[in-house]
Amino acid sequence: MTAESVRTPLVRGLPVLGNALRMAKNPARFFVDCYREHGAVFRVRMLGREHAVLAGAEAAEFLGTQEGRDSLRSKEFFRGLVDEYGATRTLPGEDGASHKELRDIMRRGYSREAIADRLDEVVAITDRNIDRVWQPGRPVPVLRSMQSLVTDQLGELLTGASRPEYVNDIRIATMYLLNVLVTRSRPRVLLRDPRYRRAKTRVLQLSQEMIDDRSRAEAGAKPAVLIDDLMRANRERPEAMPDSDLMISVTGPYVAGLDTVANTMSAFVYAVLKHPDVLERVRAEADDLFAKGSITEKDLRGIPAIRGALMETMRLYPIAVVQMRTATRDFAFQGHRIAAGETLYIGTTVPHFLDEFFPDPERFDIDRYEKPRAEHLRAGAYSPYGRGQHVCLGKTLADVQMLVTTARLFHRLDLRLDPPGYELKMKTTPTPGPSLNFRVRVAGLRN
Ligand code: HEM
Repeated sequence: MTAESVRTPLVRGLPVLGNALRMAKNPARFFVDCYREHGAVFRVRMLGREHAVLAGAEAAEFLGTQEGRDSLRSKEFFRGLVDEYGATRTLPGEDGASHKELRDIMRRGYSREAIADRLDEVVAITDRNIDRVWQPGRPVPVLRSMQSLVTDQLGELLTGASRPEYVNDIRIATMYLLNVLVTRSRPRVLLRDPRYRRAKTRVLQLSQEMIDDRSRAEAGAKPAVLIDDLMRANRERPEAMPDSDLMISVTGPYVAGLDTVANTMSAFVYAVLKHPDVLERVRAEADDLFAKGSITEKDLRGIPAIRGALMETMRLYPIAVVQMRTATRDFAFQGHRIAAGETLYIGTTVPHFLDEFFPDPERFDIDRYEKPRAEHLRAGAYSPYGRGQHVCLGKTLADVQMLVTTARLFHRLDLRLDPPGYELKMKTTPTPGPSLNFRVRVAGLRN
C-alpha cells in the first residue's frame, strides 16, 4: 500500500454542524473517542469546514521533529488576531526564523527568572486575595476568584504593576479573540458586539498605560523583565518590535496566562477536595512548606504530593487539548496524505487518557510521576504545555506560580465543596475548564 493510498476516515457528524457539538461538549473526550474508533489520523468537520486530525503520542512527537517543523505552521490561526490589533506579528502566530527572533526577545521575561526570586511576593499576593475574597463562611466562586488572583500575580511579576480593574476587560477580549479569530468556533459578526468593542478599547488602554508607567518608572522600581525587554527591543530594534507589536505583546502574559492558570488551579481545587486522601497529603506538605516562613525555589522540589496533584490535574483537565496548525506542504503521516493548505488539529493530549500510557487513566493518582513509575516520561505521553517550537514559553513560570499558590490556599484555608457532593461541570470556551458556577465554602482558616 503506498502512502497516498490510505483512506483517512471522516468522523460521522451532523449536517452543517458536523462534529462541532460533540467537540464543544467535551473536546478532550471527543478526540480520545475518535482516536479509539479511527486510529491516529482522521478528519472532522466543524461548521462546514473540514480539518485533519493527527492524534496520539507519535503526533505529539511529530511536532518536535524537523519534518514537523517544516510541514506545519501556526500563522493562519493567528492572522485574524494580528490584523484586529493592527500589528505585524505575534509570537504564537510566527514560525521559523521570525518566530525564533520574537521568542528570543521574550525568553528571559517569561522564564523562571521572572518568578524564582519572588516567591514571597507570590505568597503575599495570594494572601491579599485570600483576605479579600476567600472569607470563612462565604461561598467562593472559584474560577472568577482565581482569575482575579492570577491577573494580580502576572501583572506584578511580569509588568511591574497589578491592574485588577482590567480583569474583566482582558477576560472578555480574550474570549472573543480566541473564539472568533483563533479557533473560529464563533461567527465574525460577534466582533461588532459592544461588549467586545468596549473590552478591546480598554485592553488597548491598558497596554498604553503599562508602557507609559514603565517609561516613567524610577530606578529601584520593582523588576519587570518582560516589559523592560520588550520596550528595549522597541527602542533598539524597532524593525523587530514596532510600536504596533509592542502594544499587543505587553498584554501577552494576560492573554496566555489568565485563563490557562486560572482554569488549572480551579480544577486542582476540585480534584484535591474530591479525594480526601490527596487533600490530607497536600495539606501536610503545604504546612511543612510554609513552616519556616520564607520559601525558595529549592523548597518546591520537596512537595511531591502537590506537584503530583498539579500534574495529574493538567493530565485530566488539559487547557490546550489540541494544537492548531496549517500544512505548509504535502506530507504523509502514518501513511495518510495531508495536502498543503489543510488545517490540522494535533491531538497532543490524547495519550493522557490512554491506558497504555497512564494505567487506569480516569483515576486521579498523584503518584504516577515519581520514579520508578514516571509514567509521563514515555515518548509523547504527556503534553499539557504543547510540543515543538511553540511549546509554552511560560511553562516553568506557570508551574512555580501554580505550586506556590495552590500550596498557600490549602495551607491557609479549610475548603469544602459546596454542595459537599458536587460533581464538576466544565465550560469549554474560550478554553476548557471548570464552569463558572463551581463554588467552594471556606469552612475556616487553618493558618
Ligand atoms: C496552566 C498553565 C498553562 C498552560 C496549560 C499553557 C499551555 C500552552 C500551550 C499548549 C501553548 C502552545 C500553543 C500552541 O502550540 O499552539 C502555550 C504557548 C504559550 N504560553 Fe502557555 N500555558 C500556560 C501558562 C502560561 C503562562 C502563565 C504564560 C505567561 C505568563 C504562558 C505563556 C505562553 C506563551 C508566550 C506561549 C506562546 C509560545 C510560542 O508561540 O512560542 N503560558 N501555552
